[in-house]
Amino acid sequence: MNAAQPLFQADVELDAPLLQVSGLTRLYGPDTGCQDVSFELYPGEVLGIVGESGSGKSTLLGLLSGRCPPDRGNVAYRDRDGQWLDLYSASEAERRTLLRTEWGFVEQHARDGLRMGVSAGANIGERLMAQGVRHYGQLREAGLEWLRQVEIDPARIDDLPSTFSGGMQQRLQIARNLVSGPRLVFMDEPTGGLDVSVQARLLDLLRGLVRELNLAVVIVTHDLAVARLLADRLMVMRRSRVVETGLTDQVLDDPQHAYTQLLVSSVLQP
Ligand SMILES: Nc1ncnc2c1ncn2[C@@H]1O[C@H](COP(=O)(O)OP(=O)(O)OP(=O)(O)O)[C@@H](O)[C@H]1O
Repeated sequence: MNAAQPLFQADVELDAPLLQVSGLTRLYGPDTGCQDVSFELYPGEVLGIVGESGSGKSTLLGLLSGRCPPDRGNVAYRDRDGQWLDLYSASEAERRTLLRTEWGFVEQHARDGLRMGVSAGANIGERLMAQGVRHYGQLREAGLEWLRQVEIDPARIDDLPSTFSGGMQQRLQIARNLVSGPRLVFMDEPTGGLDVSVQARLLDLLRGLVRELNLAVVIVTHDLAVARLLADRLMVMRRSRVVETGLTDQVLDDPQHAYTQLLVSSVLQP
């Protein structure tokens, strides 16, 4: 960033991408994994990755979030200060710091994203502590506030997540991720495995938070209804490749690729 520019410039640069991905590839076998994926993600934008089981969605999410290195390709992230960081040239420590400050990751199974042996309040406070907040009152207050935000009774703050229902655990995982004010959140089937009514409530909550906090999100889902509700833009994957991208309504209402047409029509059929 130019030294003459004001410090807040980066965060109001809404027309500059947050993430630039080019030629991202990791193959486990022919057409198995993910290959040649390129796109840009803008602040506040929700990108849905859809496709059948085994098409490479989770592999791509793992590559984007720095969890597993690519065979080739790049992921560049523009941080809060407006500096571009090349994810795979960065050190392991820098990637870890990103993941607990400016990024979040919501796992499909809440127990993979929570610390089950500590209280709900401690789960929420952990990322704040990692950012240097030490004041007990502040941590407690943030815990109570975020339990309210995700519609969990604040009186449960000292309870272990294992005493929560599946839907509550997922909401706690969301609170744990969002408390530190991330700019970019990765989500892997966040409503998968929950009852339909619980899913609907969680989706409503997620949609509200994403808008309110202007979060950029990359969400993997095989559920086109979830994609329709949350995503601004869709990327359709098949056998490790992206076969179609576009605005969500365009892709779902007027799919161009034969595979997307099949995917959409299979949902519409009774
Ligand atoms: N660590 C690994 N070693 C070998 N093969 C792998 C590995 N991870 C993924 N694969 C293979 O890569 C392909 C893509 O897997 P991936 O989990 O990315 O698909 P997906 O679209 O997320 O599927 P699902 O919706 O079932 O989670 C699959 O054939 C899978 O078996």
